Amino acid sequence: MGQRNRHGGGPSVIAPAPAPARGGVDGGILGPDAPPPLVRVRGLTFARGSHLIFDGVDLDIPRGRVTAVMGPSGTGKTTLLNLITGQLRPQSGTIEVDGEPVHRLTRRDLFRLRMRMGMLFQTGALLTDLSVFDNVAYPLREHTRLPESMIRRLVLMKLEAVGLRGACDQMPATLSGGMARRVALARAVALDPMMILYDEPFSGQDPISLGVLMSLIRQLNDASRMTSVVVSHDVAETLRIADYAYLIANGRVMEAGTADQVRASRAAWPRQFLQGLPDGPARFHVPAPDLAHDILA
Ligand SMILES: Nc1ncnc2c1ncn2[C@@H]1O[C@H](COP(=O)(O)OP(=O)(O)OP(=O)(O)O)[C@@H](O)[C@H]1O
Repeated sequence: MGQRNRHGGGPSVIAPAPAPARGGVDGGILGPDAPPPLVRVRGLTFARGSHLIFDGVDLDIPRGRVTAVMGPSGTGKTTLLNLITGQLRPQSGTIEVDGEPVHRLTRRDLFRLRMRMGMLFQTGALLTDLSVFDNVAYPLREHTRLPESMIRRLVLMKLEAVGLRGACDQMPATLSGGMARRVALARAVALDPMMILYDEPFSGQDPISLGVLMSLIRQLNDASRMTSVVVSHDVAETLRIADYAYLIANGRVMEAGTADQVRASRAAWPRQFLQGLPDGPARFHVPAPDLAHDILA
């Protein structure tokens, strides 16, 4: 696909085709003896109008592990999460979650599957009229018929896990940004999901809050044997807690493998992205005629 600009009319800073990614095709980043992945994406193509966002992407999310999905802004990371949860449907290709073809499920089956996925978005999106306790209790009250005494125990356990049992009576407006995100995390795991999808969980956090969130994501994943997908720009932090990582750009997987393999990648585009270099395969200068030609014209 080379130099084509996939962002329909945007600046042509798209990289030339790099070396093929290590994973993402026919079995993806997992070895042949590994258990089937929880999420298996094959040949995913998705466009918005003339803007091709995914161009035949293959990708596996291993069970019980933390997988990072990283890439430049606007590359389609949030779109990928929306495709995995069935909020968007691909133009072609398949997306299976726990063996179920998300893109072909009925509304009812999709709803049932989504109940097994927790989501944490950048904003946290707490319900401002409800206390911390009631925010975490909300999915339990909406989606289960558990007695209130059981709900109370579960909520307090989830809040304890994120260190905020002592804040259960506070209202969201009284919380710091980091605390609000931890409450949202407790709410996201209230129904003990098989998988949790994090969209930019660290954005706007101070270093302490970021460190707390990082270790919570790892701890919750390991303690509950969940599967976690972390979409983030925070490369170093995210790679530190991830078992596996994908770098996506230009409609496809640029690099994939264990976090260590991705970190050690020698390919030009991953190196530029991971090291935050201003120039490289993704060019700083939008292609233009020679400067002297323009100035003297
Ligand atoms: N509802 C929409 N309608 C049209 N285009 C959209 C819509 N939502 C997203 N896009 C476009 O799709 C592309 C991918 O968006 P997406 O939000 O998935 O990227 P991202 O990698 O998550 O970006 P960021 O890192 O900035 O959050 C972007 O070019 C965006 O402008």
